[in-house]
Amino acid sequence: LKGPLSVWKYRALLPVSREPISLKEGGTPVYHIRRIGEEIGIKDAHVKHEGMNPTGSFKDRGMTVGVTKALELGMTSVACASTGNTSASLAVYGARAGIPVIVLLPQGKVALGKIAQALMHGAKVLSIRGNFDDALRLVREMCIENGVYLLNSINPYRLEGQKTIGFEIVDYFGWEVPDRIILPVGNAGNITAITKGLNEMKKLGLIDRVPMMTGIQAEGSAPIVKAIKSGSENITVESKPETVATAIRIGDPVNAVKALNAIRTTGGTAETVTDEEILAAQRMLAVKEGIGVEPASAASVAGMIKLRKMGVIEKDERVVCVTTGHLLKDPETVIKMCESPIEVDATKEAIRKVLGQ
Ligand SMILES: Cc1ncc(COP(=O)(O)O)c(/C=C/C(=O)C(=O)O)c1O
Repeated sequence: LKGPLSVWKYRALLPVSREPISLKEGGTPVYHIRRIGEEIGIKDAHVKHEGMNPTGSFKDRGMTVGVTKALELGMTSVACASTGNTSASLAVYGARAGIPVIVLLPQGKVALGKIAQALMHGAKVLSIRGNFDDALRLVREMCIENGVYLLNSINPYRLEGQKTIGFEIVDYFGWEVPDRIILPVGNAGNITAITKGLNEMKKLGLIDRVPMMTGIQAEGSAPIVKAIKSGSENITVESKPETVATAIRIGDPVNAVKALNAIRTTGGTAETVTDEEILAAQRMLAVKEGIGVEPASAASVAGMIKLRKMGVIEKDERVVCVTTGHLLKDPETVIKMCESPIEVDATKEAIRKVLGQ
């Protein structure tokens, strides 16, 4: 075997025939979050940490397949709109493939680490005077007019790569598949993709049921949750989505209909959490479990805590929270939220004084 297996371990279930553009993405760890579980009364709570991918988010799974497909189709350049992680991942996989990358970001609303990745890996980075939804509308028109391959999650090959999260969860838990999978929802590609992967595992007879798919959104940016709660077939677009979790600050999710279907057909649900609850969960994961995630990712754990309190999640449920991005993606939010380092003189006395020794 050429090194650790990646998403391409599942090659037989991926619609690509040429040699993959791969950075050994996938194969992310599942961590039992014992302390948090005890605190909220769920003994079988786990985190699948997608921040451990090559660019620090689950997007790498979609991009390894999407960029490989671009080459297979003879495309010569790729583009996306992004709240940050998609652009970071596309920049990396485009560089790996040796083709030019164009990314459109909503001005002033993208975490520092993600911009650093897109810039350093050589993408043409445009800062749009508007929000993500404006950027997505523009990049879709641009790709059609200029023959550039669009790699937002409207592109089905992105979802094909990301469905491997479902495959890995089945590989890890086997027949005793989790009762519930909780994840943050923005453009709603990931919840759609994971559900597809789990349905394929069921069709192959590897599991006899699909976990309840549970989507979490920020209170200020929750079109999917509102549609689930009102029972409607479609979402109402939010024109001014706002949340500290900038990765999921999306008012017009392109995969809305598929996501509503994924939640309803699996007996799942959708719930909102406040920015405060998101930041508290981010801190709790870091301090109590040693797991560092960016704010949007922590929404899944904040959602688990809230749904447990509401009695929606039973105490003996096996729950997996997908944490979608690494802490380092958004250092500014962390610095803002944490106390500053304590300044001391360079003497042992000064340090002893501060440490109260
Ligand atoms: C850390 C993190 N957590 C969750 C989501 C939501 O996933 P989807 O519901 O599949 O969109 C995103 C999405 C980011 C982008 O949409 C983008 O990068 O353009 C993310 O970066």
